[in-house]
Amino acid sequence: MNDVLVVHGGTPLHGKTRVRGAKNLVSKAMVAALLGDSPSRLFNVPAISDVEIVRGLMELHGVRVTDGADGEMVLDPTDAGEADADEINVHAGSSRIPILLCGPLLHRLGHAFIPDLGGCNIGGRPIDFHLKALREFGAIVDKTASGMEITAPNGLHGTKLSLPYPSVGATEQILLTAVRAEGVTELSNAAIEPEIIDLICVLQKMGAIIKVHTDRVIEIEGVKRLGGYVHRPIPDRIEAASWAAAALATKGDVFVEGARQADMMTFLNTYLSVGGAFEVDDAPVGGGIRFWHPGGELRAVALETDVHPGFMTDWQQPMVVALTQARGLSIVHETVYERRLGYTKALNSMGATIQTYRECLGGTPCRFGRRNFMHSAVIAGPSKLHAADLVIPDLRAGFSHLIAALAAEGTSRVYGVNLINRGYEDFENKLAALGAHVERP
Ligand SMILES: CC(=O)N[C@H]1[C@@H](OP(=O)(O)OP(=O)(O)OC[C@H]2O[C@@H](n3ccc(=O)[nH]c3=O)[C@H](O)[C@@H]2O)O[C@H](CO)[C@@H](O)[C@@H]1O
Ligand SMILES: C=C(OP(=O)(O)O)C(=O)O
Repeated sequence: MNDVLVVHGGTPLHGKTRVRGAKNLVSKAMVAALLGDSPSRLFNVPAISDVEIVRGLMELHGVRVTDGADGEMVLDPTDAGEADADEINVHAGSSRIPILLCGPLLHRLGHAFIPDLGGCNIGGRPIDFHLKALREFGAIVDKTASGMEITAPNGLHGTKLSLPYPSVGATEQILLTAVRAEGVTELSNAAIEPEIIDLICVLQKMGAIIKVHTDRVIEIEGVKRLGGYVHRPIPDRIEAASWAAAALATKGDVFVEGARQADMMTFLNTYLSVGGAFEVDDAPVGGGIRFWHPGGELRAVALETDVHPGFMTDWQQPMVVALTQARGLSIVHETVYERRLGYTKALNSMGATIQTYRECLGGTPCRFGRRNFMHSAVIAGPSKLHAADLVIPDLRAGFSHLIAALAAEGTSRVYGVNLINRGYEDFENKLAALGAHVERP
């Protein structure tokens, strides 16, 4: 299948779309199923390629995965066992999820083979916190030519841990390992993103004992066995924010069914400050959030990405496209990933005026200050965007390129669009249903 989308810009997005279970929860809940001794059931699973990759990994480990109607997925780990390293390596470089298999596989099989990781190229993305924590639980990590071999000859034991930074992945690693380790684990400086809290809900349904204390402290009491779970994941707040930004940048009006206010409060504050409008429909079925451009000029803002409850880094790229349409100078300080502003060059090629800086602009000094990372941006607007040929560098930048092409005058060609399937279900049909003129050449 070709990997190019032709986008005829200039038409506001109008209508209704929907988001399903969050990519960043569903993939982890699928891994958690491997900890149970009976089947688990997930609802509202999105048809995205990251889910397919995790499904492939689970199946290679003997988990039977079956689909029901409308996104239902059952994962039966009864016959889980060894997987062939060569087969696992087919998934090398495809996602970040394999690293989270360490705890479940160590508990189940006594060892784990983890292929090289993938995920978006938006910074170095080291896994030093994961490996340090695993070693403190008692695991032995050996790097091999094609990945990592991890064993735990003396079992896994609860421990006292503190993360240097509240990493989402490392917190999940520790949760998925501690729930069946012997004794108590106390984790300080944990990430507390809504997807983490939802993973804790999944694990609690399986029989885990996890206490979330104040000040980012999580305490886990290891248990001897876990069962399956039945779970309806939290909605994808990143996809919801992406559609919201698209509505604003194209001067449109989009109702995002499934979007939930509680997970998006920080985003909604910024949306209002910029001059966007939203309306929450709390109905348990068919509810969501309507996002629209109310007319008039958008206003420049200063924003800083941060861990929860801050402005999420994955919201940054779509929002910057909307900020190219705001009057004045907006400042964006990216504090989570050191290289997440490279995509702004493509926006400049379309007529935007965005300058990137090494300095920490607009707020708190972060880990990346004075380290030569272009991690702050000043966006001067409003800019009239024009069509261009664009190459997608990563998932969220990819969706941002699409938004920019939709907001621009003329016809753009966007290369590498299949990458967007990692996190946006059926995005071409969703765009078309909102009135966008997109086609495969
Ligand atoms: C699949 C998934 O859920 N991905 C999300 C997850 O990524 P992911 O779990 O990879 O992100 P982390 O929270 O771990 O990374 C945050 C920061 O910590 C650093 N770090 C992390 C681990 C480590 O061992 N050492 C280290 O230095 C990273 O380089 C980065 O600068 O959380 C991010 C932050 O909300 C989101 O952008 C991603 O969409
Ligand atoms: C950075 C992201 O994902 P991943 O961690 O899977 O690369 C993202 O979803 O924007």
